Amino acid sequence: MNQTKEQRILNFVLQNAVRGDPCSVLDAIDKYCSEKEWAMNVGNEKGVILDKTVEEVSPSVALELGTYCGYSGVRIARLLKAGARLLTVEFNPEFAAIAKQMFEFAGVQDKVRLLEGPSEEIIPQLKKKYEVDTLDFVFLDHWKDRYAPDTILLQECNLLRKGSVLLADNVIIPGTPEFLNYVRNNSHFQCTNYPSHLEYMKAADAMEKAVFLG
Ligand SMILES: CNc1ncnc2c1ncn2[C@@H]1O[C@H](/C=C/CNC(=O)c2cc(-c3ccc(F)cc3)cc(O)c2O)[C@@H](O)[C@H]1O
Ligand SMILES: [Mg+2]
Repeated sequence: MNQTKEQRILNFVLQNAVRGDPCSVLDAIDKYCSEKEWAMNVGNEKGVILDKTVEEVSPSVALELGTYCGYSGVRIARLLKAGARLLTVEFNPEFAAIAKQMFEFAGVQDKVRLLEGPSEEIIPQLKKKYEVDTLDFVFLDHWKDRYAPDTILLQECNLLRKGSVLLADNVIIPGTPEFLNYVRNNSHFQCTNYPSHLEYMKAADAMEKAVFLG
C-alpha cells in the first residue's frame, strides 16, 4: 500500500530526529518539507512568531484547531511551563495517528491531549468533558472558513476570558477574510498583524493576533 505524504514526513522524523528532543523533530520536518515535499506546517519563520506569542502568554491551558502532523503542537508544547497543557483538535483519523506518534517521539505527549473530532463538536464539550474553565491561548490553523464561526462558538461557550489570546495562521494565503473582518471590526478584540511568508516558500503570508477584551 503506498505511503501518504504525512507518513513519509513521520518516517523522516523517526529516522533523522532525536527521540525526546522536540527541536530536532521540528528541524527534521522543516528539512523534509523544504527539500522534499511541501506540507502545510506553520514552518520555522511563522513558527518564531508562534513561539514568541506562546512565551508572552505563558498559557496554562492552550487550544489548537487543526493538528495535522503535529508540527505546531510540538512547537507549542515544548514551550509550556510545568503543569500547563495543550488541547489539539483534529478530525482526520490518519493525521491524528501521525500526530500522536510525533508527540510521543518528541517527548511532549504528557503535555498534549489530542482530541479527535470536528472543532464544532469538540469546542462545546471543552468545559464539561475536558474540564476546561477558560482558554489562555488559541492557535487557529484548520479550515480557513472555520476560523470565524469557531471564534464565535468559543465566545458562546464562555471559553474566552479578558486577555485570552487568539493567533491565526494564513490570514493572507490561503486567506481568512471573514475572520479578519470579524475580529478587526469587533470592539471586543484588539488585533495585531504579523507579516511573514508562507511556510517553505517566498510568497507573503501573515499571522493575526486577536486579544479578547472581555
Ligand atoms: C472544521 N473543523 C475541523 N475540526 C478538526 N480538524 C479540522 C477541522 N478543519 C480542518 N481540520 C484539520 O486541520 C488541518 C487543516 C488545515 C487547513 N490548512 C490549510 O488549508 C493551509 C493551506 C496552506 C496553503 C497555502 C498555499 C497553497 F498554495 C496551498 C496551501 C497553508 C497553510 O499553512 C494551511 O494551514 C487538517 O489536518 C484537517 O484535517
Ligand atoms: Mg497554516
